[in-house]
Amino acid sequence: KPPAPYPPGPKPVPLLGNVRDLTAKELWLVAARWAKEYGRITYLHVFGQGLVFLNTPEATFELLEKRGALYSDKPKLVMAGELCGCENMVAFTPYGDTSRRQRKLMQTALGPSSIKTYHPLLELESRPFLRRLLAAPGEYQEHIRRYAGGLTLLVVYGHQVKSNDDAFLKLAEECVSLLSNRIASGGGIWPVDIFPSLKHIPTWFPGAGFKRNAMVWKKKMEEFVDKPFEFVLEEMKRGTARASFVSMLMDSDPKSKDTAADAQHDFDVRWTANSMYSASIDTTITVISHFILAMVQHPDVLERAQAELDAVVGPNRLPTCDDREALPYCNAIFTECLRWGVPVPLNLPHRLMEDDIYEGMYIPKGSLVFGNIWAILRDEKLYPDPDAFRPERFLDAAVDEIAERRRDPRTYVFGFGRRRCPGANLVESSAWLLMVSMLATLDIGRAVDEKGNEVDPEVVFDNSVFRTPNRFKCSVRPRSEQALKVVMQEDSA
Ligand code: HEM
Repeated sequence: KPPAPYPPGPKPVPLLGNVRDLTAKELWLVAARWAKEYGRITYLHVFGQGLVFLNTPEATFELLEKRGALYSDKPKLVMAGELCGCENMVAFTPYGDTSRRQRKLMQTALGPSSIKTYHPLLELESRPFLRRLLAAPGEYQEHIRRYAGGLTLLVVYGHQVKSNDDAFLKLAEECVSLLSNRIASGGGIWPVDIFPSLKHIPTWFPGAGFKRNAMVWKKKMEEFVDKPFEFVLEEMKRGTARASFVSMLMDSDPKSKDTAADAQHDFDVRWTANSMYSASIDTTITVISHFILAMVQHPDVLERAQAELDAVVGPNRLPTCDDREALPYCNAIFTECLRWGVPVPLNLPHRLMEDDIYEGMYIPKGSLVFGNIWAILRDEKLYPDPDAFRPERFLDAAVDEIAERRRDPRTYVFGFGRRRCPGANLVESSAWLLMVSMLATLDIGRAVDEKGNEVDPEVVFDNSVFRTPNRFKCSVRPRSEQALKVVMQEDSA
């Protein structure tokens, strides 16, 4: 008998639980309806597995942050983790020594002071991105993918991508696609995760296709983890390695390579580096796609931002990270893109490590706990007219620091507590810079059909974890002759 009532939620059926209440796509829309009906917390179960949705800032702070020691574990996914070999990726590691070591390494590389050292690299990548976008605007998602991938390879491994045929870029793209579209599609839950004994069936057995696939995918994922890492070690031996996350951390103790501690360090750096790559691609594509969509739908916002950039930056150069303070309206657009876009609407699940009681309600050990970021960022009390894209809402200062933290979408969009996204500072510079570089030089608007009529973008979301709009039609042109000149300048390419 539970020690207190479970939190409220839709009524389960015997044995199956709430399996019929869940949807494979846009589950956040359903979860937002539950939030309206049941309040700050919703509880469901599927075959006895508890699922908890935290629907208010207070509930997420209390459980995922204040009680972080209990709420920072990750579900053990047999298919993605054990069979496909992803168990050491940061987002999958159980809470404990390994995850603490991994996060410490990332804090060193991605903390606010380190990010400043990457600014020149970011600035170097903006111009080639703009050129590729102008050459083929319809393929904007591929250009963002290439930008985010190239940037991460540079920052993490010191490897500069020179063409789309780059071997590391291709390997990384293949593996990130494998991870998001096959291994972790549908939230990464496979029948073998619900019935772990299925992992023992022989590979030749009918229905064991998942095991045969897993063997192939695991090999590919291992290649993805090892190859770029070995490349940096080789470059370091030759004395030609560029400064990067891996070279910096592998250089710190080059002597005693055979000790257990060094082997551990090597392992941690190898997997952490790879996790940073995997985690940065879909998220960046999502945020920048929302920005483009917002500009297509709101020409008045684009115009106002361009006027601000003209006054501060002028027509003869691209904006840099140093311009940020002087661009309040552009900054408000960026903040509103994070809020309106909600890139990861239900966060990534945390696993509760012990039974817990929250405001008189019982949450059983092992429950998967979702921060309902979507419901929070669409809450009309926090953000009046929440579906509208309105950067102005962030122009006035909030009444005090607590209110500021509560309304800043960054408090939610990067997740919570001890698993909060370690890439948040990098995104703050890289995605911001890409956005203002586009605003400064491009006119982004509705596409025109064969008859010369403007067409509205068709907005479809069909991913289960990220809220990435499917590719939509838009038009991207240089703002002026001078803007084109700035984009085509050779020196920084
Ligand atoms: C706009 C872009 C991004 C968004 C919205 C985003 C959002 C998130 C969210 C919601 C989580 C889950 C946090 C939780 O479980 O509470 C996460 C985890 C993570 N993110 Fe990001 N992220 C972005 C970009 C990046 C980048 C650029 C990197 C690396 C350079 C990165 C690295 C990671 C890693 C390694 C984790 C796993 C952390 C852990 O489980 O301990 N992310 N991110």
